[in-house]
Amino acid sequence: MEQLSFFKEEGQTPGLPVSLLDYRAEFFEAGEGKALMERLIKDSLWKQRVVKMYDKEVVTPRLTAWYGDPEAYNYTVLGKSAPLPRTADLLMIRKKVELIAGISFNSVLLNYYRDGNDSVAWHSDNEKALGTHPVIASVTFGQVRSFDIRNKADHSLKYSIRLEHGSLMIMKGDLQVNWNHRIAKSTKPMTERLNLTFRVVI
Ligand SMILES: O=C(O)CCC(=O)C(=O)O
Ligand SMILES: [Fe+2]
Repeated sequence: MEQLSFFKEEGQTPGLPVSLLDYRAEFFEAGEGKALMERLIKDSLWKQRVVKMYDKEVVTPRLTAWYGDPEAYNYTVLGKSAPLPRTADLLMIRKKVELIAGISFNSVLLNYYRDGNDSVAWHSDNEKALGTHPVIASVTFGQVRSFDIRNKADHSLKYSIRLEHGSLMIMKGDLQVNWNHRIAKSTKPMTERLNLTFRVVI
């Protein structure tokens, strides 16, 4: 069972480690972000994946879509499915993100959280195909949700960051090595949220 968020609901945890996360509010202007969110939700080929957990088949509590260059095929976490060709919106967002991140991304995973019941459980993006210390750029549109991070070895070391509409967060350093992250379910009424994580699949 996934827990509800045990962090403070409002504000960022003070002292977020800058070596792990680079957060920029209002990376996209609110109106442009809203238009992009609406188009991307309408245009993307959404799938609800089934994963095996403790021998049981579980449907992921969110919708996903996978876009990128054909060589990103190697991304096993998505069942080695070939990424779809990116749309003009995805290419435009990628270009803007790459100027800040300073690297080129060959793929993007879209997560669509329909309401507060949708979530992603504790995990790290540490698949072989992402390399050892991946830089992953995360763009958020829509409902503000808490992004929790927790040290793998010491669960009392934890932070929470509110990912706001139009924000950019770059995950880097040893975030995927020594930390897990999640978007917890919420009991508060929540509207839809779209998250894009730009990745380099090698
Ligand atoms: O929705 C988010 O902000 C995070 C998504 C995530 O962690 C992932 O797709 O690996
Ligand atoms: Fe992740």
